[in-house]
Amino acid sequence: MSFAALQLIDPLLRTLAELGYDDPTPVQKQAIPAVLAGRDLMAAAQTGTGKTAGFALPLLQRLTLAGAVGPHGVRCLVLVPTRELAEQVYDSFRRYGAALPLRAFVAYGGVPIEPQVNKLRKGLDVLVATPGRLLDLLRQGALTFAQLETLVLDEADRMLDLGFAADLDAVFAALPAQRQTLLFSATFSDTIHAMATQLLQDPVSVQASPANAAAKTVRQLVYTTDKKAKPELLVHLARQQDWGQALIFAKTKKGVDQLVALLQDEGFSAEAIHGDRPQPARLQALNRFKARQVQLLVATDVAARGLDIQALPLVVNMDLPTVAEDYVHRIGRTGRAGAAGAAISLVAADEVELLRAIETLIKQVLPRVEEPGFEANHRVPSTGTPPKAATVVRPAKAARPAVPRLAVPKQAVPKQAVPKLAVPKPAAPRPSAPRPAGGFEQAPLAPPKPARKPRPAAVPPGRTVVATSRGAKAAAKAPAKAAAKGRPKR
Ligand SMILES: Nc1ncnc2c1ncn2[C@@H]1O[C@H](COP(=O)(O)OP(=O)(O)OP(=O)(O)O)[C@@H](O)[C@H]1O
Repeated sequence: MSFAALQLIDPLLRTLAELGYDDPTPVQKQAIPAVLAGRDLMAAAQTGTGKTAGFALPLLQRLTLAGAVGPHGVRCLVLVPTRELAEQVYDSFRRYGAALPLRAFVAYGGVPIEPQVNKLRKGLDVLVATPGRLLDLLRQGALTFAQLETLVLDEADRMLDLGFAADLDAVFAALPAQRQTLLFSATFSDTIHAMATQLLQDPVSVQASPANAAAKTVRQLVYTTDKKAKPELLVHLARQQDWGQALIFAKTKKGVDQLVALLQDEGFSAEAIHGDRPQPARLQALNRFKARQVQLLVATDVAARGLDIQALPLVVNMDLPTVAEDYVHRIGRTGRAGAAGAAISLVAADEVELLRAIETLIKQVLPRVEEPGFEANHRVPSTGTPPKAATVVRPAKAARPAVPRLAVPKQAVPKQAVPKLAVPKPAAPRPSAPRPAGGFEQAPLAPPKPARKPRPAAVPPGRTVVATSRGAKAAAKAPAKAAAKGRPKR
């Protein structure tokens, strides 16, 4: 089935052709007709399968074909849990709607509110927002929902996890009862099912792949080790397996900062994303990573949802997430749009229950392996019978190969950003559609800065270093350098 067969209008078809989208994905095939028909929708599909276009394309078409917006009005509201995802979803609307005369904008916290208030004066066809800032704008009288036609909740369960429930309720209370409501996610918790029952009217249910399933394109592997050995094991694997770019998740903001300090000290180009970093710095780190000017991006779960980093070959879980669903979203940053990806989790004995919860959710026992020299003294208890396909039969210690057991798909990283690693050529970027004058507003994205040499690590003064031996020594040197540089703490 083609996009034309889904009854999309010519400007959208032309843009899709320019973007190189030949055929709709399964979730798009099911969602687009339902959204065009004005139905409410609850859609579950694996990470990286094109859910954004599944709602953006038909909504752009509906907004173009009927209606107009008045001052302070918003016709379509898209709520997302994080600021980075807000930017990305807005960018998708801009790209898909490049040939359409619609007004769109994005609003989130951590940046001045005034420009957002100004943007809302003339009204918007599409507003992508995070719940907290949206509520601030609403309370200031910067916008009205009298003209609202459609509400989209992207990654709604994450918004509830982040404690936005009260904000969401306040937003829902301000919306017209007569509207279209769409709910999209790769995972659906019980709470979200309950919320859907209240919010959706006679919804179409789209299940393009099993809910809560990890993307099939991602090969997964667990390295069992001791907690204190994790930082050193990570550095060892990055070198030995010659990682290209990797997105590394750690549980806490402090853990993220410590790991970045260690990696930078070890000569890697690494940056951090977490909730305590100023928003412009967060966006800049992400944009530099997307532009392949940074090799390793270390993040809390703020980066787990929705982020689309082209051809990212590897996700690493330094710590397992406490919410099992987040594992599915984290590893879904790789293996997107049919590409191959790999996910490595470093697991210590005290994480066995988290591992069990993840394996129960994804209905899969993850293959395990131990790296010579990093074997766990505190054994990680078994969580079940490993599946047949798992290549975890360990050869005798002396005979163990030094090569990785999980092939990480190769990907390009610019030479100057990664002094110590092999550097293949950068892949060609995906074409983007032209943006005619009078079309969508430009996103307030900071332009990516040129690559620079890895700088000395910045570490909060007085921090505890978890690393051992070489890593610990390196990290222990960091506070003095950080103080000298005067970089913000987090
Ligand atoms: N029909 C298509 N043909 C080719 N590429 C597509 C198509 N639809 C979407 N894509 C691309 O696939 C990638 C993943 O899309 P998207 O970010 O919407 O996935 P998602 O399902 O929302 O993922 P997540 O659950 O992680 O949020 C994007 O890079 C997008 O440009």
